[in-house]
Amino acid sequence: MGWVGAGVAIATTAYFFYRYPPRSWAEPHSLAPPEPKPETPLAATSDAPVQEKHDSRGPTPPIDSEEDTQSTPKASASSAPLPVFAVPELNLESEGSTYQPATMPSIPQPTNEVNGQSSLEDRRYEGHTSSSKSPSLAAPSQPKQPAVPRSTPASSSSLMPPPPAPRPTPQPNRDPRLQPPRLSGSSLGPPPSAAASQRGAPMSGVRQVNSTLAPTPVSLKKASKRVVLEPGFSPLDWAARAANPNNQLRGKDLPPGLLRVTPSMLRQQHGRKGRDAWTSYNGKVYNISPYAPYHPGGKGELLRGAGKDSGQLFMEIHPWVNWDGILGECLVGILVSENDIQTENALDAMD
Ligand code: HEM
Repeated sequence: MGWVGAGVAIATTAYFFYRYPPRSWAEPHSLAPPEPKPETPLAATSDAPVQEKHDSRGPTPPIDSEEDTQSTPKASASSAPLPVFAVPELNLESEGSTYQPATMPSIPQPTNEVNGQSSLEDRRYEGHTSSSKSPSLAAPSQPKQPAVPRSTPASSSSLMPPPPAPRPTPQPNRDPRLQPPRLSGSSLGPPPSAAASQRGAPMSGVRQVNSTLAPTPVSLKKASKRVVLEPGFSPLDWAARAANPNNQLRGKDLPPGLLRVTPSMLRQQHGRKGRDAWTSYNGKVYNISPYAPYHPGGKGELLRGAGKDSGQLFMEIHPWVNWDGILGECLVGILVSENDIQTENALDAMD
């Protein structure tokens, strides 16, 4: 009977406390689920959703601990850059897949970021102003979404820069690197072009070489005018013949000493009909017939000046040739005017 009475008394007291519980008991009962919130306003709001989210998933306790440790600095200094960097890395690891950031980053992340930030800011503001009871109950369900987007945007932002950065850098680097070898190859091209220029064909690619080679073809043209001399008529043979005074290079049947030759007399020595060819140069008259077979430019070229002055032709073709040195022994006389001859004849008649 005593045990029955004690049980009835306990049941009565229990029913009394259940029916009329003290006010202090009622608060903890409603706050029991969100225990961490009453500690701090901002940190508790941000941490609470993450914990609940992972708790709902339930499989990864270590990740929750890491997020909590990192999320606390991030929540404390949300504007500071350091917490932002820490959060993205952990979230990527927590998600455990690199495919999500690569595919999801651009579109869903910015939307989540805005939503998450706004929701978090609103909740924080509520936490500061309003009491911890009602906001704490509403917060847990919503913060789960913002917590994930925050981590993903930060991670995506950190991941996004790398892809664009490598894209521009490799392209310009690769292009210039590939171009120099091409230029070097093109630079290797000139040798063949130079060979082509040596062949004499004017190429548009090698203008400088052509310009430099331009004079050479002119000289070749002059050389082309050179004739093949008969054996025994080389310049050395002429020098040997000119050195012998007995050869009478001035001409046969001429009086000793220099003659006074008028232009009319000169014209009569044209080199045809058995007559020697005379020409004048710098006021002196030369018999060029003995030199004709020795002339490198040919007999015909030399006789172009027969019976007249050859100074202009000579200077146009080979001004460097020593005329007197070659035809010194062929000197006939000096060129005088017709009036001078008439006065001399008149003076001779007076005598
Ligand atoms: C009407 C007068 C003359 C004409 C048209 C004439 C024309 C030529 C021509 C076309 C050549 C070949 C061109 C060349 O080798 O580059 C030549 C070469 C030559 N002529 Fe004449 N010539 C004339 C008078 C003379 C006279 C009077 C002499 C001697 C005093 C002379 C001595 C030479 C010599 C030495 C060469 C060789 C030049 C060389 O190898 O560079 N020429 N001449």
